Amino acid sequence: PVWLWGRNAEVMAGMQIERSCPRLPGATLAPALTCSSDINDLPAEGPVLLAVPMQTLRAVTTSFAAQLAHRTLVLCCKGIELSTGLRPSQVLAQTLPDARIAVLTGPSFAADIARGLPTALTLACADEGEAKRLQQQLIAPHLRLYRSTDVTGAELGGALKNVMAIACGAAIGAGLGDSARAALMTRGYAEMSRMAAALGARPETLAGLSGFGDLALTCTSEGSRNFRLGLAIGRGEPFDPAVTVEGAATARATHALAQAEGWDLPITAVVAGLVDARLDVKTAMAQLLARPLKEETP
Ligand SMILES: NC(=O)C1=CN([C@@H]2O[C@H](COP(=O)(O)OP(=O)(O)OC[C@H]3O[C@@H](n4cnc5c(N)ncnc54)[C@H](OP(=O)(O)O)[C@@H]3O)[C@@H](O)[C@H]2O)C=CC1
Ligand SMILES: O=C(CO)COP(=O)(O)O
Repeated sequence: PVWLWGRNAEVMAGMQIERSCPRLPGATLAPALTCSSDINDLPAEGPVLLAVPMQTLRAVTTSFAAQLAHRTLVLCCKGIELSTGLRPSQVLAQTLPDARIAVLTGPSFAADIARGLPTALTLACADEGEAKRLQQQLIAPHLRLYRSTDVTGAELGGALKNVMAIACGAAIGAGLGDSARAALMTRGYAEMSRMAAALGARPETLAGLSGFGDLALTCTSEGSRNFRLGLAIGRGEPFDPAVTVEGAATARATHALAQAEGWDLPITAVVAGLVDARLDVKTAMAQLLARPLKEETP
């Protein structure tokens, strides 16, 4: 049995009766799923998956501290908190210090999973025993999970690929071509790897599903909201501000961190400029191409 909480009572009651979800048109909810807007319906046992946008994680986990403390929490959000520069697990360490924390991340559009399409993800938890238990509990016939103990690497891959997806979308939207996108993906991956290494992540984590895998998906598919924001920027078109686009705040947060730490993250810097409309795509590309020549290193 799976229990799904959402804040909108009307929407959750409708989902429970209709067995469908407004955010996943065409998907039929499994009989084992119960939808509710009352957090006190949460069963006392079992892991809780937290799937809210990154910038709301602190408020949500603070509001429900009584119900979530001491539990196993699986973070599904991909981003960095703008006000603090913290990763999701670091926010939880502050709001719910007694919780056991895991991270579920990697290349997966919710719509694909809902349709039962094959998907492989990373399940990261510092406690390997807990990771093994969660791996067994969360797999499904079409969902394969790989285990990792590198929470930092898994979180950073998922957060930083969104920034690169905005860059790639902007390049495609501005008509700069697939070669430019390939360059941005490759040098974006180098940038992600540099930052992750500086923060203690293992290089092989970035090379896995949570880093390279999700970068490949998000930089090449219009199913990605981050890529679509980039497309809109590149085309000079408006974009609905109500859509969750994690890479925008993460670009700002990462750029601020890079400036404070003296890290060289040129693509992140131009994406921060693009989302804040301080830069246009032509100037951003000119800035990247005019950088001093160097050896090709990560
Ligand atoms: N969608 C996807 O394919 C994937 C998403 N993710 C990650 O999951 C996270 C969530 O994304 P996604 O579900 O797509 O985002 P959506 O914007 O589609 O949905 C966000 C959900 O969070 C709820 N929510 C927002 N703010 C609050 C709040 N303050 N308190 C309680 N509930 C809140 C919304 O409620 P309401 O409906 O009432 O607004 C909504 O149900 C992101 O970090 C994203 O990167 C990761 C992999 C795939
Ligand atoms: O993280 C995702 C795919 O793995 C979802 O991407 P978007 O948030 O860009 O839609």
